Amino acid sequence: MRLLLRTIKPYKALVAATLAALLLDVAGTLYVPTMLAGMINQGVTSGNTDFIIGQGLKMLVACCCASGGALLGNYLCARLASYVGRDIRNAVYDASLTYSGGDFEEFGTGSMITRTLNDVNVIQQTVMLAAQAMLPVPIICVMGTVLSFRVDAQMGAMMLAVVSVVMVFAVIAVRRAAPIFEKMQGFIDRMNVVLRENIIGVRVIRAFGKERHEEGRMGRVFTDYADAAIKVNWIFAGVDCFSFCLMNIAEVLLMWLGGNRVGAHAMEIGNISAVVEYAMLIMFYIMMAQFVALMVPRAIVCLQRCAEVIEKKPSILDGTGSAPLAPGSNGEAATAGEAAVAGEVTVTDEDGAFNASLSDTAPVATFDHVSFRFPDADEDTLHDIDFSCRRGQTTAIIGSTGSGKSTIAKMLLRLHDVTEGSVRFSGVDVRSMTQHDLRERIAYVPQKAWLFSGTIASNLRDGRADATEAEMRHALDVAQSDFVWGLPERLDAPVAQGGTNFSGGQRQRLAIARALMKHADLYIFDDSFSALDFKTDAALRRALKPETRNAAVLIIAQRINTILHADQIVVLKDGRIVGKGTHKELMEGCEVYREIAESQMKGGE
Ligand SMILES: Nc1ncnc2c1ncn2[C@@H]1O[C@H](COP(=O)(O)OP(=O)(O)OP(=O)(O)O)[C@@H](O)[C@H]1O
Repeated sequence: MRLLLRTIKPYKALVAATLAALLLDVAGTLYVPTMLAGMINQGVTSGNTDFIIGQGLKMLVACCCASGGALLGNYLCARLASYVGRDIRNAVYDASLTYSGGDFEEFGTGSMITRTLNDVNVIQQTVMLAAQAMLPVPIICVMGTVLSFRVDAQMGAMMLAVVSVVMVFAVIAVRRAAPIFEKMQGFIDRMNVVLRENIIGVRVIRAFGKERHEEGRMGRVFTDYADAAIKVNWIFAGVDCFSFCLMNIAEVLLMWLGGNRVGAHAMEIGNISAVVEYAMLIMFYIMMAQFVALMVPRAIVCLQRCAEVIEKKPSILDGTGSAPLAPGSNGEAATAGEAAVAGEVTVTDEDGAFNASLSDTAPVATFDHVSFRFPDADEDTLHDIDFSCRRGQTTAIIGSTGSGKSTIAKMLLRLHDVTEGSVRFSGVDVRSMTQHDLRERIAYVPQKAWLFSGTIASNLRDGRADATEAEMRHALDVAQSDFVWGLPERLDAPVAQGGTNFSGGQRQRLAIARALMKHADLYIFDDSFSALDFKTDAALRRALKPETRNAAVLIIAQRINTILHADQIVVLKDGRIVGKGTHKELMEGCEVYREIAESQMKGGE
């Protein structure tokens, strides 16, 4: 609830205007039966046509005011609800952007989507309906009851009794439905997870003939949700039936009592219609509020779920420092001519002041005795990792599956923080830099080349927003993406979500071109050449050399061919470095490396 109040706070004026409009609606609605009673009592019984017309006109004005109030109130409610929905959705999304990989996994992708879309929708709808249907209820109950007592105390008492029964019934129904609604939100999470898995993994499901099994899994999830929804609908239907039944009973009772009172000359005949109208109005509003009240527990659950995301403290927080800049780095155009290719280069900080002096082989990224453990793991994934990626040099990491290669890349990007030791960027601990500053200076090609829906050009501009066409062409040429020139739309060729309309190798090359758009201090290629044939792999690495000579390059690979000429090769086994050196040195002194090399050269496993 704190989240809702916090979100509504900036819209105080809108809330006040909404309340005023709804009040006008209620006042107009309640005024009509009072005038009707007067019309019958004084006009109809005495045949005073002028009075009847006068009252009729007043009733028309009251109706117009009530309708205007209702119209304006509903419009303002919808506006308020959409602002609340928008602000909570933005807050959830903004919070999720600050999360590390581990933070995100705590919720899971399916749940994050449900929270951002479905949960916020439920909150938005409930805010709108609650403002429309629940806010007027206390006003109409109090005013209606007071007016009924003013007409006739006995009639007022009977109306109060009937209204009390309806209210008690409404509270019972809401309390029974609330836990079912809570469960339903969990079922929506599960449906999201299973659906995502089925849609993304549809080819695997077909390839393994698992359609029946998956159908069963989906069926169970859908059935759970449907069962819960049916239970809630039963309650709704019961509430509906009972409330209408009560309304009719109330009308009969009030008519009966009113008739007796009129017969006993204790009350005028027009007052019967006024009290019946008040009772009907009150019960109608309670019924409407009751349906909305059934949604409130669900909305509260949704609010809690959104608040969990918004209020979660990210495990990776920004530092305040920044690492020294090298000429041509951090967004400045770095041409081969600009690059200092030999000896010492002087680096300056953002104010242009002298900062440090880095040689062309100065470490850009350093792992200083780093150990790392995933939050949910029992043991370290990386143990005592110690190496540097130097400017102007290519460092390669090789190792068996699961040895921790990608984890090293993610630690450089600060998607995870070290458990022990430190990762330094240009000599500065990455924990004391802002994440934005750090990532601005790294170009990363992930293991799974992911492209965004749009065009080839829009994807390349993700690397650098102001890239010219010539720069994009150059990056594509370096990345050996000649296939782009064979497409009818060339740079404007459409890209499907994830880049699924391109082959694995094409996707990898486009992802490499996107990374090259950025003039970075460190280029990380995480198994980014694996889908390329040997010839393209070699041509690409040759073309990359002059592009990256003012930067450090880190290549993670499974194929020896890809890393053969690296200045330094780091061999990983079970998260530990078991060898470090050039290909030649490792062939002589590192058994693990030799085994990998020999198995690939023989074409073995
Ligand atoms: N989010 C995670 N939570 C827990 N353990 C993880 C997580 N991600 C990876 N691991 C574990 O960390 C280890 C290293 O994973 P990593 O992806 O770095 O290996 P890799 O060497 O890049 O493997 P591959 O060559 O298959 O890509 C693996 O044993 C993996 O199971």
